Amino acid sequence: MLEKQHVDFAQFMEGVIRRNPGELEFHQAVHDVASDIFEYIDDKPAYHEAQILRRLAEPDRVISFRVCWQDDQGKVRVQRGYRVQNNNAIGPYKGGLRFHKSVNQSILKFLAFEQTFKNSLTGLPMGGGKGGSDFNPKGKSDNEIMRFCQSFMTELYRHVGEVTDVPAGDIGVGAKEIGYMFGQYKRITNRYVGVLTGKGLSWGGSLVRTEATGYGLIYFVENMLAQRTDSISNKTICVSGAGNVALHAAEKAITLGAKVITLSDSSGFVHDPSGLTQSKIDWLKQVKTDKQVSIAQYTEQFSEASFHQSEKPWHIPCDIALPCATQNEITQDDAIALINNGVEVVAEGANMPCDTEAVRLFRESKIAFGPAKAANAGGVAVSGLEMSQNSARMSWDEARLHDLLRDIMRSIHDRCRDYGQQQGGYIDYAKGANIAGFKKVAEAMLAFGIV
Ligand SMILES: NC(=O)C1=CN([C@@H]2O[C@H](COP(=O)(O)OP(=O)(O)OC[C@H]3O[C@@H](n4cnc5c(N)ncnc54)[C@H](OP(=O)(O)O)[C@@H]3O)[C@@H](O)[C@H]2O)C=CC1
Ligand SMILES: O=C(O)CCC(=O)C(=O)O
Repeated sequence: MLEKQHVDFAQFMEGVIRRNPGELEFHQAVHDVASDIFEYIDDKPAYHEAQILRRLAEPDRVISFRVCWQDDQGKVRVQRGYRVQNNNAIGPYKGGLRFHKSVNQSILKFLAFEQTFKNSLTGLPMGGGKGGSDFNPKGKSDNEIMRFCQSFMTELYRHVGEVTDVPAGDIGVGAKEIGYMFGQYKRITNRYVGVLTGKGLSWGGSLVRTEATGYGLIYFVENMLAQRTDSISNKTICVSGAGNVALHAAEKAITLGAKVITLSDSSGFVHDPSGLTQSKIDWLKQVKTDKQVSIAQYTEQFSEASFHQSEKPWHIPCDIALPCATQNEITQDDAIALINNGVEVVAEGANMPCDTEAVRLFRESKIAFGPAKAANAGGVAVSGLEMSQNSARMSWDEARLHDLLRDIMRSIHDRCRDYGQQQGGYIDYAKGANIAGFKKVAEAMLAFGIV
């Protein structure tokens, strides 16, 4: 039986690689989910007959388009825009837009695929999608960013809608960019609807959305630790990234009594052995809104810290590691360093920040490992709540939204635990998340027949 499974999985992956040549990130994401799902569906022939996994690994639609805009010197610039609509079996496509020079079809296909399972785990009715552009916001003026966002939405508007596909932010896309895109959608369509989430509070946004991914990550970690009759208080934490997810994760962690000693960006990392404080985080929130500023400036402001150019923080000893920057930032060597230094918990704030080898090492070493699709689902969960508020034409108060976020993260944790329970007591959260996320989407797909 094991041999049969192995052959089936290998054949499946050969097909994925053949049909999506060169899309390494997409191969990786499909591999990491399918390796758990093949085992789960081995005794469920209906899933095999209906080719559910094959269908999930073939996006419903990949839309790619030209985005022309004019820079401040009057020069015409040409970018490529995308929206990958992976699966809408359980609700409208939902997922962020990334503006970064590294964006390509493979990265957006992996993100849209992952988003499908993540959104399912939230328990809310949202399908999976992702989009973006190779537009690099660094060094661009506000006017240039506005012109780019307007041009991007001038094509995207025909593919999205409040019951069709609801994008939001991701790397390089925050409230400012969402504002420019929402304004352009409204201007073209003359409709005032919740077509985007992460909106400003005065024009349909939700309280707690800005903080939700980072705070949700810490709630997930708290649940993992409680499962081991432990708590986050007095833990030493290494965080990577210095953007929305990283800074809010650091903020919530220190509020709960942990010590956060690193942050990073694309220039390197800072090590602050005395630990971050709220005022240091507030300073960072201020300066990092300027996309040009390097994290190196932290050491000019706070002399107890050191800057390590072009390095990652993973060889600094810590109890908890929270990668919150980008994909594949923890490799095999980084994982070995973390394990040798006694890390207890690794939880992914970014999407797929640990590569396949690193995840394998964490699971083999019985490290509590929180996969992105579960651990960082708080952001999209509050986006789902923003959609509900927009539909009801209401705004909920902060306390209610914080409670809902905490409840959703606990419920995600518990489902991952239940499906990930291993002999000997280890909880394989990655496996649990893959199975629990898959099950709901697969049941809906089976109900719809062959479509
Ligand atoms: N925002 C959200 O609600 C959610 C985000 N995520 C994921 O979290 C991660 C971070 O997103 P978010 O905080 O929103 O993005 P931001 O744009 O706010 O911040 C991104 C941070 O990561 C750093 N970074 C980006 N690319 C690289 C790279 N190639 N190498 C090193 N550092 C890099 C940036 O450095 P620099 O400033 O130098 O560019 C910056 O510090 C992404 O993986 C995203 O998909 C997941 C769920 C929801
Ligand atoms: O809030 C959203 O819809 C986007 C969240 C997102 O892109 C993600 O979870 O990776």
